[in-house]
Amino acid sequence: MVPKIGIEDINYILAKMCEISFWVYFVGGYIVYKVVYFWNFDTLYHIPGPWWSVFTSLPYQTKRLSGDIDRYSRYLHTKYGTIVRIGPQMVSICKNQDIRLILSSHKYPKSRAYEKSVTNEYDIFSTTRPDFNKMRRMQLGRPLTQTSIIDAEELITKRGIEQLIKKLDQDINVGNGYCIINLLTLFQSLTADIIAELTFGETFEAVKNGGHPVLQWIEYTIKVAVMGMIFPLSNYFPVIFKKMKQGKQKMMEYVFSRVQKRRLLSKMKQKTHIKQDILQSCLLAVNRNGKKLTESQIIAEIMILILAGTDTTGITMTWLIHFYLLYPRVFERVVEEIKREFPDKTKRIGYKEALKKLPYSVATIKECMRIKPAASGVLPRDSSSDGVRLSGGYVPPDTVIMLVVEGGNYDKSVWENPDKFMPERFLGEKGKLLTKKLVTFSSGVRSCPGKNLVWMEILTVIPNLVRGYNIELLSDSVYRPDKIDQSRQNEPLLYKDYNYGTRVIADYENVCRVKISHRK
Ligand code: HEM
Repeated sequence: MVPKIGIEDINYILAKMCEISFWVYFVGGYIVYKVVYFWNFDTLYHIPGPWWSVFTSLPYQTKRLSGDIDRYSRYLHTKYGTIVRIGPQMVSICKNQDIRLILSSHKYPKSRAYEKSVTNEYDIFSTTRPDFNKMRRMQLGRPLTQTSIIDAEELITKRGIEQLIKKLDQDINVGNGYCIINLLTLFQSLTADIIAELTFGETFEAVKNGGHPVLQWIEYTIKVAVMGMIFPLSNYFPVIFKKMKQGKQKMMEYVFSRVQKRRLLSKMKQKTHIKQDILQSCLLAVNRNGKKLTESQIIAEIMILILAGTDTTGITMTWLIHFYLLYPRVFERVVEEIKREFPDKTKRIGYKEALKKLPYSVATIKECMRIKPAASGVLPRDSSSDGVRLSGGYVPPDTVIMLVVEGGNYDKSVWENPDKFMPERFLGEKGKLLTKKLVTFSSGVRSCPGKNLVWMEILTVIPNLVRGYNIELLSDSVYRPDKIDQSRQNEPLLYKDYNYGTRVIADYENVCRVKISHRK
């Protein structure tokens, strides 16, 4: 029997056909529009890139969301050259010289995606406005200058290496001669304790207690900020990245409570108990309009300093020890240099002496920062209303330029055999340290103001740690000197990592564990 077709069925079929034709016309029309636009008006038509980049940057942004942007950028630049189109108004660049040119002046500001990316305020890091940034760098930069950091060495040592030694000695005693520790947790605890001391004059006691919830809040806050930059819609829907947003909320509440506590102390006129720390600098700072910073501006700035100052340095120290354990000859040379220059174990090695007497060790730190820059991924900038002429070609006005940090540190025109871990590249004649063109801390006008603190922390921790303790791989360690990575020219296989603003080490709970005992 032939089924009967009623008027409703005909209406339904007609409606469906209309709907399909609408989409066919819509998509077809869009493609025709794009093709016509591409041939006639597209300012980036001359820049090579994947086909989809004419229409969208979605595949690129998806790679950023997945944390895989370093590997993906490397693939794109190997395939298409030093400037690659990655979206209708977006390019990626990887040449050291080009990256430093863009970073050198306020002419090429941070792209709009940065704005209010961490809290709902403009702050030193997320502002795109040069005048505001200069003002904040003046107000907050003072406690981070070389002189201030050298003045704070005693405090940094007390909260840093001294706590670390206490903790290791205790654990080694309990463990009958050795202990197993997680390097990343230990170093992040240490940097968190130091930044808390410099910021509020307090400590999280994270080293002593083997961690603190703040470490998780920091990780979540950085991740959710980066996700919001890549995928701004996520900021309007509380359910998206809910767990991370909760971590950020806790972080903000914590900072708020510290600011309140300090205000209370000031009101109670207990001025003698108030330290001249970073929080105090924020409370005393005055904006251009002559007014003090609002509560939310202060919270925003303190949040930035804690976020920027904890993960990055902890991650760098973890990678450094990872390199030492994978390159035993380098490690032997480091230990030999430290023991030779500082034989008296009862005297703590200080920052200035370490910098002066340990050129090889310093070179290993620089090489670690080159290969694995802790604030990783890409730095988005605007090409300005004039556009910019780069060594690889011209980038037209109003284009977002993604600067690949790793690209700048691996550029073959600056670094010979970039995949190889070769600390010697930072040593000149008679072992003198060379200044080279690292972009690990960015460079130019928006470069990292925390650099002095980073070097103070690393140079007071690593030489003392390495002189006093044996650090060994566990017998079941996944990463070993003889486990080779063919994609790195047969160099040892390194930790797998992801980029979410900072370089997150995959499976760090397991892979960062090492055995520590006293060095005889
Ligand atoms: C190894 C450790 C560190 C690395 C590799 C690092 C790297 C960087 C990089 C690449 C930038 C530029 C980011 C961008 O343009 O998007 C930056 C900015 C910044 N860093 Fe660091 N950083 C480190 C540690 C610190 C520390 C310890 C602090 C402070 C306590 C700090 C405070 C800042 C601030 C406030 C900015 C924003 C500056 C501005 O935009 O004017 N950083 N850092």
